[in-house]
Amino acid sequence: MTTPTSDEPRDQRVPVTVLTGFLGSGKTTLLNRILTEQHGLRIAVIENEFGEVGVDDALVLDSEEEIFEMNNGCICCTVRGDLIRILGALMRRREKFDHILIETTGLADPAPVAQTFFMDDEIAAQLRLDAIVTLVDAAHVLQHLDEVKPEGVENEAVEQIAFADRIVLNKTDLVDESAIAEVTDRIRAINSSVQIIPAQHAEIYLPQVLDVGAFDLERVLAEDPSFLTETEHQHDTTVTSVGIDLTGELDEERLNRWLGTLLRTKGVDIFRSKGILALAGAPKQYVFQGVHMLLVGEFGRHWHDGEQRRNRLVFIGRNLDREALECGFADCLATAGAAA
Ligand SMILES: Nc1nc2c(ncn2[C@@H]2O[C@H](COP(=O)(O)OP(=O)(O)OP(=O)(O)O)[C@@H](O)[C@H]2O)c(=O)[nH]1
Repeated sequence: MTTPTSDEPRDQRVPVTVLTGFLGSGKTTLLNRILTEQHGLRIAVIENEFGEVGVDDALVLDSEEEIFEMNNGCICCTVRGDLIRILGALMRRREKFDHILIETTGLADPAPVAQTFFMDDEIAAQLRLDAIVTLVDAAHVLQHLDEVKPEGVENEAVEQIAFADRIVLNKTDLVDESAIAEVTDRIRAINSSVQIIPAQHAEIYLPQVLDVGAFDLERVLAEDPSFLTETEHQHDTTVTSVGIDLTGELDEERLNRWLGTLLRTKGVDIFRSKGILALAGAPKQYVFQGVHMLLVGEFGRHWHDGEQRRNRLVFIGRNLDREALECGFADCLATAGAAA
């Protein structure tokens, strides 16, 4: 943690951490760690999720902290006004927390989010951007760094690394030493001075990322002189999402077959998938998480008495075939099996 020297007045502004990183890199995993570990800080969280059907609210662990969701667009463009409003509302309850954490979508450019803390006088007077912390998925990042984008469209994975004050090089369990060295070299080529923290399941010593006073406006301006004045940026609109919200219970075997085949055959284009599902006969919700072809599933909380069995899932990626996804999933319903 940063400690002021005796002749330096302590900055009374509330520190803000911006948590960013490509789809599936481990942001929510780190957020859950921050919300559950004992660090003595009361943290207000602002969460922005990409995807037609929100499931992250159910993936963030219950905690005492205040959590605000912004799910009607991307934090770095359309909802920046909302961000300013939420920050304003938080400042009116300043005594309730010590730190603010903003989790961006996996497709966000962190620069416009960072700008917010310098462009708006009222916010700049009360809040201090402490650090941009970027999660990097050691197993999948190269493929996103290497993507060729259309003219004028930025590569989010590159931007997220370029603006990082700390990088959590996550998922090192999925790759060998040489791959870690290669990813580290690529990170250094984009951001030579950034501190890189290797991790598995975002297990890091939290004082390495919280209240570190690492955001350096001068460094950013040296690399990007238009940082404070740039208002236009273009997203890659070829990345879209398909959300499915369907009531009913699923036949587990058919679901496994469908999802397994889907990710095996389309996993290059399906960057991220996640869902909260109702398996026939299961007393608990089933939570699945996919990052490209890697898929993990586990049981979550119990269904409440009388709660409607409902399935919410989202796919994010390129060339998504909405109809095929909807039909394929509907065919996994236990009742679809009975009718067949
Ligand atoms: N093998 C492995 N899996 C991990 C690690 N960290 C996170 N995961 C898994 O990767 C998946 C995605 O993690 P999240 O924390 O949800 O990623 P995210 O960045 O919040 O994802 P989006 O918000 O959807 O972009 C989950 O299934 C995690 O359990 C890790 O170090 N190793």
